[in-house]
Amino acid sequence: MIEIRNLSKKYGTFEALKNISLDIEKGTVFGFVGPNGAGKSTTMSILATLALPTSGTAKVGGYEVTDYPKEVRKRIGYMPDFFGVYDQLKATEYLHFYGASYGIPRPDREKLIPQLLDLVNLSNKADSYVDSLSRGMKQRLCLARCLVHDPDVLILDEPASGLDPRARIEMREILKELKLMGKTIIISSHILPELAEMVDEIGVIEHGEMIAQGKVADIQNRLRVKKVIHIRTLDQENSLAEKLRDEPFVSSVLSDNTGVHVHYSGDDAQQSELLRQVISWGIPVVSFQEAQSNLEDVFLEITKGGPSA
Ligand SMILES: Nc1ncnc2c1ncn2[C@@H]1O[C@H](COP(=O)(O)OP(=O)(O)OP(=O)(O)O)[C@@H](O)[C@H]1O
Repeated sequence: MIEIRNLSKKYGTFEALKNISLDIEKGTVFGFVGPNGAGKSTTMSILATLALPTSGTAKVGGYEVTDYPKEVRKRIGYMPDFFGVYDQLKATEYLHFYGASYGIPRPDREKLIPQLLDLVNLSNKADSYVDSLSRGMKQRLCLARCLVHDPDVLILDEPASGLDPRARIEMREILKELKLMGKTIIISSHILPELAEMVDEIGVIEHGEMIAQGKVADIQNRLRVKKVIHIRTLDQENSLAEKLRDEPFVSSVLSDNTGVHVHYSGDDAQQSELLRQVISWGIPVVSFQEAQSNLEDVFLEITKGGPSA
């Protein structure tokens, strides 16, 4: 659905994007992550046909963004990181305005707008003025605005920025629904855990370069980001910790009153072998569990740190 090849963008002599390539399949939720100034917004605005690349190509649904901008616009809903809302309008009027801009006839809009407001949990604000809405509500209204023409692709630039935890959860739930509807979603953030639960794949960009791309688990494996395995036993933590230190792929072992924490770089097959080994030592295992994968660890491992120039 999205195909980017050797895309570069210069602002004067400054290279904001350096030869990036990227493929996103239909129905994928793709998390675009990188520190401030890495080039996420630049990439997204090129995809949204609002900025021109210096070289390279970007296609949405098979249409090249510079050659067929109108075709691309029909297929995308774009939510920029800074958006203006028209303060003098009520939520419903705001959506009518955008719906009319896309040429949707009024009778169709009358049916569509209540459905959109329902989707973004704003039905009770239909007649409220836009400027009376909270930041989270405005963000959700903007998302509804992106959906008026039922686009296949959603390009969302930091949709959860500045939201409190509850508002973020609401945004996340809406995105899950959109994924179920078959939308292809590209969503940026510099806060990785924010994306953890909703993305299928990530691309990590730093200083205008794509430095890692793929399924979160694959990237973790490829970069050999160590897992932490937590093991509880019937009071044999100390002897277990002692034995584990000599096992392959174990880099460190900590033991405390909650159990044994093993920093481990083996793959799944090797991990299952480790469990078999522990049981063969006659240690009564109560639980053997991988600590939840942490996108933050991946991010710190692959970016060198610090904001881009
Ligand atoms: N119109 C412009 N003129 C000159 N430089 C620009 C322009 N727009 C962006 N840049 C520069 O290009 C680089 C990439 O910016 P971009 O906004 O794409 O980053 P980003 O990853 O979206 O960052 P953030 O998370 O802070 O939004 C930055 O160094 C920025 O200062």
